Amino acid sequence: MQVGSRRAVLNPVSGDGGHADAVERLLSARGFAVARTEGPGDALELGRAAGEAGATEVAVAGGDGTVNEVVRGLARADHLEAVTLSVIPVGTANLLAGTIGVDDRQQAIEVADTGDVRSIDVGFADEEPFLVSCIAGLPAEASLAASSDLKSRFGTLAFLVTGAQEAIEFDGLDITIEAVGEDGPVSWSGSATCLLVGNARKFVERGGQAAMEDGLLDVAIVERMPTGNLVAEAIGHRLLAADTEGVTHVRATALSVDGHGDPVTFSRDGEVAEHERLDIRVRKRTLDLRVGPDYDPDPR
Ligand SMILES: Nc1ncnc2c1ncn2[C@@H]1O[C@H](COP(=O)(O)OP(=O)(O)OP(=O)(O)O)[C@@H](O)[C@H]1O
Repeated sequence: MQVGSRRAVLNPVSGDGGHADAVERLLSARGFAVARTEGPGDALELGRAAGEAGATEVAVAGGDGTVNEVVRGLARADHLEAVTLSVIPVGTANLLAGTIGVDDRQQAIEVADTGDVRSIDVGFADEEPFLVSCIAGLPAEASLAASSDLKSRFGTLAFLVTGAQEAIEFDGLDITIEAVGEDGPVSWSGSATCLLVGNARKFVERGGQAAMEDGLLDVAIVERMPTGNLVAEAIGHRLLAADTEGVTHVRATALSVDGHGDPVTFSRDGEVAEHERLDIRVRKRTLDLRVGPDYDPDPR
């Protein structure tokens, strides 16, 4: 271990806060130089600075939003492929950490220090990286609508609550999708309730962790449906079956999404932005990530 090439980015207000001093102490004891964020965008700059300084290891103590910022910063410094990343889950939902078998803070510190390193795929939406998922449509609108107060009180449940509320007003995405599927090209055109593109997470079959080292994105396109439909409920519970009517499922290396001139709201690991057209692709085994003992390299 090279002390000095280990850096940590700590968001002191992720989740319910209160973790900062303890986590900083534990990371410092393992040779990480810890920097705290002071507001939105700081984690991106700290990630970029770590990349530009040539850090070999970067630990992120935060939620998915903080991880996303750090990964974007590392990408901007062109350092994604040269770093080993680890995650200390102190956020609200911690989807990435939960997906790679990192469950609690104490264990996460051990994993950040000496955990197994796997080289995982990284998704890119235009040039912006994502690790967990890039979604459009109802869930993205819902995450926009979930107030931070609601989110801090109910966590991911806020998604379900606001998702149900949004369903009343959401009138579908008019989109065309061209995907480079594992078995050939796939085209889809029509009105969709949502588009779910998973890298670390899959949305069909049993849900849960997707294969993160196969160079494929797990794409589910859900046709627009009347509100109150059971499928809408299933999306909320991430329980889509592979053969659910109205759901197109494809594993793809790339896809383009065209909103025919209308802006489409996308959520990249929780970071929300509008695009009239978006190109999504995956770069196989691009980022070294420390994973927990339950991480499954091939969950299919
Ligand atoms: N010192 C700070 N004060 C206020 N906000 C901050 C500070 N540092 C970072 N932020 C912002 O805090 C927000 C929430 O961060 P994060 O995603 O880590 O936590 P979370 O929302 O609790 O967890 P999750 O995304 O896993 O649900 C981010 O948008 C980030 O920009």
